[in-house]
Amino acid sequence: MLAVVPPPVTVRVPAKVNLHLAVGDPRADGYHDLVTIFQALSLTDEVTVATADDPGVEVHGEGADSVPTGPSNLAWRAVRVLAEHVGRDPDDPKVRVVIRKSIPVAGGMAGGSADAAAALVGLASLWRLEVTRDELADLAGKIGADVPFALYGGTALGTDRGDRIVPVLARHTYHWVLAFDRRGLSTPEVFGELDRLRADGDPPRVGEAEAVLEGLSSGDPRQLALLLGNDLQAAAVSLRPNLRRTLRAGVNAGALAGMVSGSGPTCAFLCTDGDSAVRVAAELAGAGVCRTVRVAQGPVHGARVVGTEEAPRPAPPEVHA
Ligand SMILES: C[C@](O)(CO)[C@H](O)COP(=O)(O)OP(=O)(O)OC[C@H]1O[C@@H](n2ccc(N)nc2=O)[C@H](O)[C@@H]1O
Ligand SMILES: Nc1ncnc2c1ncn2[C@@H]1O[C@H](COP(=O)(O)OP(=O)(O)OP(=O)(O)O)[C@@H](O)[C@H]1O
Repeated sequence: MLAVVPPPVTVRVPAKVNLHLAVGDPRADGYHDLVTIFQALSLTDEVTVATADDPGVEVHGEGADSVPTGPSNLAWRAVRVLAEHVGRDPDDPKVRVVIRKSIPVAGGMAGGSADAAAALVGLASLWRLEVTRDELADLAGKIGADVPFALYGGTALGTDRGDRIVPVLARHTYHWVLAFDRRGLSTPEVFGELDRLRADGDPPRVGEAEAVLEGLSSGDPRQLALLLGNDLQAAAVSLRPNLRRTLRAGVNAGALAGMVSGSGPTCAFLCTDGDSAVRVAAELAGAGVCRTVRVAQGPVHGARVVGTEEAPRPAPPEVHA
């Protein structure tokens, strides 16, 4: 009898921005304790997993040339971790992974982590596994600190390495403009630069996460804008001084506030509403301070199967600088 090959599964997964990112001292394991508030944005990658005799990874779209297709690809690491967990051979998982990227590579928006989370959700469906999202989140934390959040999406508090996730209620939709830089930044280098800045002086630290949580519950973007903060911003700007100009240009264009997203170099600008975001995006693109400008909304849900039949969605609006 012929074995039935299950159809490929496609998962859509969001980028993140950190509304609040408080970084503690370096730990013995090379990580830093974090208190962070994530928000998932409507800038998404799509990852398709399929049963195949020629296993491997293909990458298309935004920054595809700089994404490894070998064992260091984070989606492939997810395949291996899940295969091992369910007793399949991680060296021969008989899976092909196709990644269509819109999230900037090494941009501080957790694009690689998103692809790993998508691969976990896609394979759980392809292999018809009885696993809960919390079980997947435990596996996700083994792949990288940002991977668990991409499973949940929404708005959430992250503690420990940023991988312990508690959802936060945020019903209001926020409108963002994202400015992609010409080159990426390495996350460990940015954490290292913060340690160096702190050894030399005392760069300002963000306040308490509670104020941001209250700001979120108000639903007023003007109030939230006053509370956004990122301890890694000083380090990212120190490594990439041109970001100062980008941040200034976004605020001059009418954004309520601008910040470096995570470890950078992408800058995220919070706007009053959707119309304002489109105006800010157009003006920022004209200022010539960055490579590409996009608008996005948040929060959106985490990694989700979009099925096998659905036609490809048009990419979110893009304005070339
Ligand atoms: C900056 C953030 O994007 C904020 O959400 C994350 O903290 C980064 O998470 P990530 O890229 O998934 O990080 P991982 O791939 O797990 O770790 C890469 C490197 O970043 C540094 N790292 C990451 C997370 C953390 N809490 N402390 C760290 O010091 C470490 O040098 C680590 O070796
Ligand atoms: N699927 C993937 N997509 C993008 N980068 C990947 C992927 N797999 C591995 N990488 C490698 O990981 C590095 C970091 O990529 P990523 O796009 O996740 O950075 P990031 O958004 O700054 O991450 P974070 O915000 O989680 O710190 C890249 O330079 C790339 O070499």
